Amino acid sequence: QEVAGLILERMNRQTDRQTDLTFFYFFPHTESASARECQSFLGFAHFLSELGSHPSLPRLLGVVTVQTPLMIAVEELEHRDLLSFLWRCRQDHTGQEAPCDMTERQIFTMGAQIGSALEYLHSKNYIHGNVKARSVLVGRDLSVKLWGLGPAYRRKTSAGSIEYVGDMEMRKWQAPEASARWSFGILLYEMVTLGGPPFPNIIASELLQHLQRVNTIKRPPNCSNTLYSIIKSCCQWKPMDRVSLAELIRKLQSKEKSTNDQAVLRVSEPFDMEKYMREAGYGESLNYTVL
Ligand SMILES: Nc1ncnc2c1ncn2[C@@H]1O[C@H](COP(=O)(O)OP(=O)(O)OP(=O)(O)O)[C@@H](O)[C@H]1O
Repeated sequence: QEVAGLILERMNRQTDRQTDLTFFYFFPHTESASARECQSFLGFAHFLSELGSHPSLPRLLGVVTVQTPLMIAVEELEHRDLLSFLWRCRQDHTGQEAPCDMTERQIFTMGAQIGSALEYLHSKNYIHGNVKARSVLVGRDLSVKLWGLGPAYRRKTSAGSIEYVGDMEMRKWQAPEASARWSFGILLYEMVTLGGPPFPNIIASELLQHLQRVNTIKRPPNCSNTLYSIIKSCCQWKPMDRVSLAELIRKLQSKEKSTNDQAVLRVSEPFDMEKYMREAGYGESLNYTVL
């Protein structure tokens, strides 16, 4: 904490910028970290620095490479990841006040911001490959930024391989072939269901067969025709039938302007973490903590 404070002070002096909200990634996390892991941490830091800046990507503030613990400092987004934010937006969240009343218009706004971050990454020849609510961070003003860049970095270092398609954790977010537009549809689905798991009644290993039969994702009860048709345009079975990213951003921006809904999205079912993990198809090894 102390070292981080000093680094922050120095960074602010060097960059002539006052940053009070900073999120630090430290390395090593354990005593037994290997040289290879260290290289990978530094490689990731380098990858972030090469990405350049975009309004919908968290700002890289600095990297400490000369002494351990190594550190990557990025701008902190107050509401943290979108998935736990959505859960907190549910009315039945006991005790604390919900951080926001989510409306469909908010989904269009957030969706357009994430779309533009993805478009920026594509313009730099990076494939994100990890689009989901957990990879999105929410700021104080409810603007969102795309994070979860680990797979994009690993893809880059493994020469464009699509090794993550088979990853158990991501099965319900990924199309049979890796496709940002598909996962984008699932991200919109997560937003409208306030963090519900995609395909809740289908087990991950049977998803492919299910999609071959029904071809698309089921409409959530509180989803409007407009939003559902956008979700479906992303989640078409055949990749060539899916909306292009540019068209998707255009649609989201236009709906954002034309929607004046004030209707707050509600989900009647109380949130149950165990049920979520099971229905989302996460392996038991994953330990997801909501702060
Ligand atoms: N810049 C940030 N500002 C605020 N919160 C952050 C920031 N970066 C990460 N977090 C929070 O810390 C958590 C862990 O971050 P991390 O980047 O390690 O993701 P992760 O859970 O390991 O991602 P994944 O497992 O999907 O790759 C996030 O889920 C998010 O809530």
